Amino acid sequence: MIQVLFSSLTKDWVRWMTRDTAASVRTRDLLNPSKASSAPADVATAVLTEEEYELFAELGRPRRVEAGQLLFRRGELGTTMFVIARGVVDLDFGDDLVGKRLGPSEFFGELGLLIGDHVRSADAVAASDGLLIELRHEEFQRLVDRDPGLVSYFLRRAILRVVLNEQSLIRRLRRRNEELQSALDSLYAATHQLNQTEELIRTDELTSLYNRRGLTLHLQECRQRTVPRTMGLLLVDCDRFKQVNDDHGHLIGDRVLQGVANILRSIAGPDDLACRLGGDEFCLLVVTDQREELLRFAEFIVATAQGLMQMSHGTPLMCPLSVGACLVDPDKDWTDWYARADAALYQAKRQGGNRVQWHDTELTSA
Ligand SMILES: Nc1nc2c(ncn2[C@@H]2O[C@H](COP(=O)(O)OP(=O)(O)OP(=O)(O)O)[C@@H](O)[C@H]2O)c(=O)[nH]1
Repeated sequence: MIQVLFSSLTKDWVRWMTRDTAASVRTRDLLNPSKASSAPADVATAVLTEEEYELFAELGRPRRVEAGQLLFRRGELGTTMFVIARGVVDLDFGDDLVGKRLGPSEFFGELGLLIGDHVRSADAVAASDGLLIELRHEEFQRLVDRDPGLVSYFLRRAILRVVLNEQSLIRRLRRRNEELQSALDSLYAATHQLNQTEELIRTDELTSLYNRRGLTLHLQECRQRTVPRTMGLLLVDCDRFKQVNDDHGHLIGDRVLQGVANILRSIAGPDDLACRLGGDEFCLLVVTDQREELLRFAEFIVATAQGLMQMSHGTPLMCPLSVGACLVDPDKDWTDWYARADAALYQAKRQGGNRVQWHDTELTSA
């Protein structure tokens, strides 16, 4: 419809720009706007020129409004536009979009009139008592008949204003998009940092195995699983490790501890957990219900340590290891598991170390 109007009206455009408007009917005395302007209107604003105002006021329907009165709601279909003669009207576009306050000679709702059954994009509420000029299709048709040049100019501005509003909305959305993207990036970075921090809290600094806190958290997570898994525990302790420190210094001692960690890491499956409990004491929790499998793991640890010791020339790469081994009862807690493995480890040490001891019930009751 706008295009049809344009094609029929553009001829009148230039004529209108130079015409004499003295013949316009002066209903302005009745409606008395304070802002109507005879200067060429700024396309970005919704202010009518003086000539437009006079014609709209003559052909439109005056409508009194009271402060707080709702003129239309966002989402409603509208077919009329309004010009403010007196008072102010607030437009609320919802969400966090900036609202607008319009005053005398400003118009709103024009898309309802021009497109017909257009969905209102804002709530329009009278912010004060006032007087509006309402234009429906019939009145607008009369406007076109009366002064097509003026209507053409008005339409051109109305369309430009819609385009400008749309462009500014696109710019705002782009900005918002960028803000959201950067907020998302910060969130990713914070999450990454948090994960790293959590990882650090769980990790032993020297060996990068789990530390005691990591073990506790792991056990808590295991308990939250609906189906508890049968596990075996290997408690691993260096034999005469103090001697390594005393004879070769603390740094060499550190390297030996890292070597023990590497052995445990090399045999731990994805569901197993290798941990440095503290000092020269380690453990390996293995998901298994097979004593033989657990014993194979334990023997491998001891044998690998022996192999590394034989490869050492002068500076030790490793020291002998003792291992206490047991299957653990998923219904009991860490203290019980540790007590059983520790009893076995104690026996291994008593027998001279460098060996594996399986936990027998008598060991704990003894
Ligand atoms: N290099 C080094 N030494 C540590 C570290 N943590 C603890 N130690 C030392 O490890 C040694 C452990 O000594 P003990 O508990 O007597 O153990 P051990 O000498 O292996 O004696 P047994 O277990 O009875 O064979 C102590 O001398 C601690 O100072 C560490 O992070 N690095």
